Amino acid sequence: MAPHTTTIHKLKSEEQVAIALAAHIYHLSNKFIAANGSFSVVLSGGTLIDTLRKILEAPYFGAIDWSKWLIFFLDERVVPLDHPDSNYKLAYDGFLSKVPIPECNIYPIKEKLSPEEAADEYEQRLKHLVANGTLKTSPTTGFAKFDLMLVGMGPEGHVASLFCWHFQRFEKEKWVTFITDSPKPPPPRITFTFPLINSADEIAMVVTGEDAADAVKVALGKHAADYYPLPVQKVSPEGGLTWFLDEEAASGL
Ligand SMILES: O=C1O[C@H](COP(=O)(O)O)[C@@H](O)[C@H](O)[C@H]1O
Repeated sequence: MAPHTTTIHKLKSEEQVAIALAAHIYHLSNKFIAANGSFSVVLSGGTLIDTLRKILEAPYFGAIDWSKWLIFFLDERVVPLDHPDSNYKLAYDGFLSKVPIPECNIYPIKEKLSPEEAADEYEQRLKHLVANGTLKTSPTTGFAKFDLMLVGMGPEGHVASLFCWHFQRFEKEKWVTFITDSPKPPPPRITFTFPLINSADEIAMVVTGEDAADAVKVALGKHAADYYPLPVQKVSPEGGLTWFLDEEAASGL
């Protein structure tokens, strides 16, 4: 497998990150829809959702073929979908309710399941979508191959719900796993695993704010290899990895 290409955009402000991210997503939406007839997008929760706001504006909003978008969730808190902690609710309120993506193209977790059941159910649904041709497969790994994952990062370097000192980050077989003791509340969550994340065509790492500066320095700084690997350091997609950093997040580089 050819190594991925990494691009780092260091931007002046969070506003500039939002503008650059919208242009990037628009470009990839056109590219993947032209190539495959659809655009599979995986959303993180957290601050990412607000940073998507520029894609809701001209020139992008009216120019995107939203009917071809498929939406998945990189990680999810095991709470009802209308709960304030739900990543689906965050994404719905801040983004999905404002764009004409058909409801049947949006894949939230199933409610009223245990974390383990919810992870298994989501994994089975992804496998079904691969089997019926809705999602591509990585010829290298056999895992689903999403077109674009939009990945945020916690200040201590976690991505999705894959945390330092938690074994889920080492999972090799499962596509989706669960955690019942997330150090960041709420404790019960499901999460994509690294083999699934890294089978993606494109990953955009969207990181803003000074809280993130230390972990960004570990991930991208010149002494990166000297540090114990943070979860974020395992992000390595088959295609392109593009970092969007504001001045504060990049201040340690
Ligand atoms: O708990 C979570 O945290 C991360 C990072 O969130 P942020 O607010 O620091 O941007 C997020 O990417 C993940 O989806 C979420 O469940």
